[in-house]
Order: sequence, then structure tokens, then C-alpha cells
Amino acid sequence: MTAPQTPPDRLTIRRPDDWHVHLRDGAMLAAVAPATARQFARAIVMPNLVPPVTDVAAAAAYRSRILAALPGGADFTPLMTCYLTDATDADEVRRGYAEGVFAACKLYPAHATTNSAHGVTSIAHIAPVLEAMQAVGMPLLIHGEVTDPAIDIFDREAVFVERVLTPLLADFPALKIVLEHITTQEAAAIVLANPERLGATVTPQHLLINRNALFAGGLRPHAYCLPVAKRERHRIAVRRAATSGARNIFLGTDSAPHVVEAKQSGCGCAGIFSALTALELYAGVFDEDGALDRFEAFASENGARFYGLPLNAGTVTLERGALAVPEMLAAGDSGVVPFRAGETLGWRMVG
Ligand SMILES: NC(=O)N[C@@H](CC(=O)O)C(=O)O
Ligand SMILES: [Zn+2]
Ligand SMILES: [Zn+2]
Repeated sequence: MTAPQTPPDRLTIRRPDDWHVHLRDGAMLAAVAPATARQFARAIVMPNLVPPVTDVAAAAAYRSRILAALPGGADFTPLMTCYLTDATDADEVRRGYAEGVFAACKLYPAHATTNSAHGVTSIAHIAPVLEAMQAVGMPLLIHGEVTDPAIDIFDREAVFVERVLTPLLADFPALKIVLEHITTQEAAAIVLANPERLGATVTPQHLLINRNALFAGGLRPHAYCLPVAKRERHRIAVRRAATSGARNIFLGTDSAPHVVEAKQSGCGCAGIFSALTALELYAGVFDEDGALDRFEAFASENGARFYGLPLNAGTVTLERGALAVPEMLAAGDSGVVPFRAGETLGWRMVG
């Protein structure tokens, strides 16, 4: 047996990508996009705007607005996604992918999450689109929760895996699928069992909190996102999978900013804003689990390989040391409260 190695105090890795982020639009886009562009070389940008990004022209226009919101000299590539509806046209999807506008399509079950009212009501409606995607190797990104109100909210992901994802894998045997923001042991298990064509993103919050965080001393809107945090045993299963070195599991923050008034409300919006300190949050998790040697694959290699995209050039460096998370980021006339606001993290990005 070799002696355990002392964990490093400084870590230089290939530039990472964020495979799931909400950059929003307008004043919020201007407020949050620089944070993502500072940490990541590329990001998969979610299309759940109002109205949603459902065609090539809308995605190209949104991409231009994102680039215009970045500071001069930023080296960042937004990868655009197409919001699937029951009416999505397979030819439009094919064209968007061929023209390099769409990197993937996003499946929101109708009413499953923020701005998903125009989502898909049944997989049968999008079968021709899925056939087209399968033929060209275009990934399908899924918010994996059933919307049946009879299903307990904490069970909606596990039931989705059983009722929707399992038949989908069988019916489209060559379709590349990413199960986004996994939160359960059931999701982790199916991802680990299908390493070739099923991938998963994991958020910082689902590695760090369980459902107790929603009720710690009172109702905590800034710990609320969808899929909602689960029991501790699920957090541990997801964390084991993410730090295991599995090549089909990768970084996707699901950073989802909402102005503070929309979170701290009688009906608070779902979404956790983590873009300011995303890499530091993940590095802390891998460090705690003695898995820093697997961090680069999770952050900078697995996603690109799964999507069939080149790895980034260049590096980023993280250092052990105190990083204070701000209480608030200004956004237009309001502000966004970051995940772990006011707390101190143990790693910081230094270059
Ligand atoms: N994750 C969330 O809680 N919210 C996301 C939507 C999503 O990713 O489901 C949002 O757009 O606010
Ligand atoms: Zn989602
Ligand atoms: Zn999301």
C-alpha cells in the first residue's frame, strides 16, 4: 500500500466549462454573465427565457446579447440550447445544429420548473425531433422530474427515472442524453449504469446540502431550487458518483439567479445563484472527499468529451485560502443573493 498523499494547497487545471447555467436576459444577464465568463471557458446556456428560446433565430439573437454583456477581452463561448415544445420542428433543430447555433436541445416536462409552461406534455409529441437528434449525435438535456401532482415532490426525480427515462433510453438506443442536476440515488445509479450515452450534471448545492437546509431555523428561500434537495442518503449517493471519477458525470452549476424580491416572497421562485464562486464550491467538495485528483476530469474534461467538443486550452488556478461570499450581487434596480452568502469558503480562484 502506498501512503496517502497530502492534499495540495494549490491546484492548476485545464480551463473548465459549466454544462448547465441560466444567464437570463436584460439587467440580470448584465449582472451575472461576467461571473460565469470569469470562471468558465464555455457554458451550456439554458433557454427558459420569457418567451423561451425555441428557434434558431432566437438562439442566435440571445447569443449576441450574451456576448454583448461580457467585459471587453472576455474569452467565453456561450453554447446555445433549443427549448423543446410539443410543436418543435425537427428540421429547425437539425438546421440549428448544422449551423453551429444549437449545441443541444432541452426537455422541460411542462410545468416542472421555472418558465417551463411551454414544455413538453408527452415524449410522443417530440419523437420526430428525438429521431433527428439521434441521427446527428445531438445531446438531449433533461429536467428529470414528473409533474403528476399525485407524486410527492421529493419522489419526482426517481419516478421520472423509472417512468420516462428508462423507456426513453430503450426507445432511442443511440440518443445521447444528459440528466441535468441529479439529486437522488436512483438518478446516480442509472447514470453510472449507462456510461456511454447517458451523462449527468451535478450542481454545487446538491453536493453540499440536504433537505434540512430548506428549514434550518426557519424557511430558507435561498436553499430552494428544483429538483428540491433530498434526504442525506441521496446527497451522499450523488456526491460519491460525482467524485468517483466516472467519465459521464460533469460540472453543471444550474446557477439560476432570481432577484431577491422574487425569492423572499410568499411564493418564492426556485433557483440558486452560484456563479460567483462555483469553482471554489466544487473544489471544496472534492478536497473534503480526498478526490482533488479527479476534479479536473469532472470540471474540464468529461463534459467536453460527452458533447464531442474539444478540450479547452489554458488553465485556471485555485488556492487554499479564505474566500468571503458576498451578501448580494447588484442586478438592475435589485439584487441577487448568492449561495452561501456571507459565509467563507476554503478555496479561491487566483488565476
Ligand atoms: N433549478 C431551478 O430551481 N430553477 C431554474 C430552472 C431549472 O433548472 O429547473 C431556473 O430557471 O430558475
Ligand atoms: Zn431544471
Ligand atoms: Zn437549470
